[in-house]
Amino acid sequence: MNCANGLTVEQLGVQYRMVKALSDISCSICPGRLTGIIGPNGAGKSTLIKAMLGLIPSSTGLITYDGQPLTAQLDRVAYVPQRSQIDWTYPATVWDVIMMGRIRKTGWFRRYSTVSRRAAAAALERVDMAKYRDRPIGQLSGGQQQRVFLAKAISEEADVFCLDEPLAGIDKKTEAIVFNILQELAADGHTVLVVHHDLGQAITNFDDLILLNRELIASGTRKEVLTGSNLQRAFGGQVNFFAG
Ligand SMILES: Nc1ncnc2c1ncn2[C@@H]1O[C@H](COP(=O)(O)OP(=O)(O)OP(=O)(O)O)[C@@H](O)[C@H]1O
Repeated sequence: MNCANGLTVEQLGVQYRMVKALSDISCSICPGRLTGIIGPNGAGKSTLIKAMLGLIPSSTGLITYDGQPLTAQLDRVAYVPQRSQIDWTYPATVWDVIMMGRIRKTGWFRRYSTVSRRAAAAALERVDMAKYRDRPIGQLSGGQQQRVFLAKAISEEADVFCLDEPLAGIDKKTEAIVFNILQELAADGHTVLVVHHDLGQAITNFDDLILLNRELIASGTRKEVLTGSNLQRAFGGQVNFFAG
């Protein structure tokens, strides 16, 4: 798949000290589409997102967005890391977290503008978490915490959204809310890339998929990628997946 103004990954390779995590990954992620990264445990899904954003060094490759290197325009990207990478004991309220999403627009050590407060409040409303705004984040359920970080990403008013397993360990109601918002963001023309861990019915929410197992197995529309032979190559053995 090719798209003129989207994200393009060309021949990306990542090597941790002893582990070759990714080699020769080339794919495109198009605006206006909800794109999932799938693959078995240890396939390099998180590594792909982190390397794209320059959070870890890559040994080869070039990542561009809208024709320019992505790392030169990270102010256009909102990133939500895996929940295990967030310190949930940090003494911050829901509102504090959402307002952190406005720092790029406001600047450090400056007062938040009315525009910033409105954007943050709207983001919180959008994930249906307004009534929890003064609650410490450590006192929320897993699904509520994910919604807060999604709201923080929305408040950043980015063009590109990269979320690492935002649906891990959340209930069906929250999953529906989160997918709804991700689909709206895509429909608004944003580029939305999500690491996703299971092949159940929720996979049908994605328009496009990138299937990895340290190398690229397939990328394209959901139907193109979710074939028995692609999944066999990625996961090995017999794989149950939702083909709908
Ligand atoms: N900081 C690191 N140092 C060394 N090896 C690492 C590091 N981070 C990841 N790895 C290794 O790189 C490989 C890919 O890891 P990664 O976390 O990207 O996979 P993943 O597909 O996101 O896995 P999961 O589904 O289990 O979250 C794994 O073998 C992992 O052990």
